[in-house]
Amino acid sequence: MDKFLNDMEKEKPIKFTSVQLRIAKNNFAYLLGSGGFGSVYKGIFGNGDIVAVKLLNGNSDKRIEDQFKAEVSTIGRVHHFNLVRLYGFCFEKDLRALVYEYMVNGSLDKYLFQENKILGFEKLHEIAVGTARGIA
Ligand SMILES: Nc1ncnc2c1ncn2[C@@H]1O[C@H](COP(=O)(O)OP(=O)(O)OP(=O)(O)O)[C@@H](O)[C@H]1O
Repeated sequence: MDKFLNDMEKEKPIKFTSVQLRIAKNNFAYLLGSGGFGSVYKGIFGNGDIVAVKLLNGNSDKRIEDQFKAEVSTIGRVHHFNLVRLYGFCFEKDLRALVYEYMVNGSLDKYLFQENKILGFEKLHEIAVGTARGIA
């Protein structure tokens, strides 16, 4: 794991300390949402940068470690307008976290799967093409 983290650090994502993240996230006060791997909090760094910090559940869980590696080694190295940026990570004993660009409008699935389907064909087409460009 140490070698992996050192290699990844050279690829640009920043290696944050738990202290830096606790300050940025105001001690995890603003919850944005939760997913299968943990809870996501809004944080603001001293320079004004706003981030979304995903705290990974189950520190010693192999599944979490695999998810962490997959995320850092893929979107941590890819910069594309249609892909959320992974600014960095924290991999300390008491805190495993991923630090993302903050998306002011939240998750796309909120719009895709809403009850009153207000997205028309044109917009859905635009989203499909944009997604394909992002993952191509
Ligand atoms: N970069 C971000 N900016 C703003 N809000 C975010 C960001 N990432 C996640 N969120 C919020 O946190 C919620 C949970 O995100 P998360 O990625 O953990 O869940 P998910 O999309 O269901 O993924 P998973 O497949 O890992 O369960 C999202 O629905 C969204 O509201």
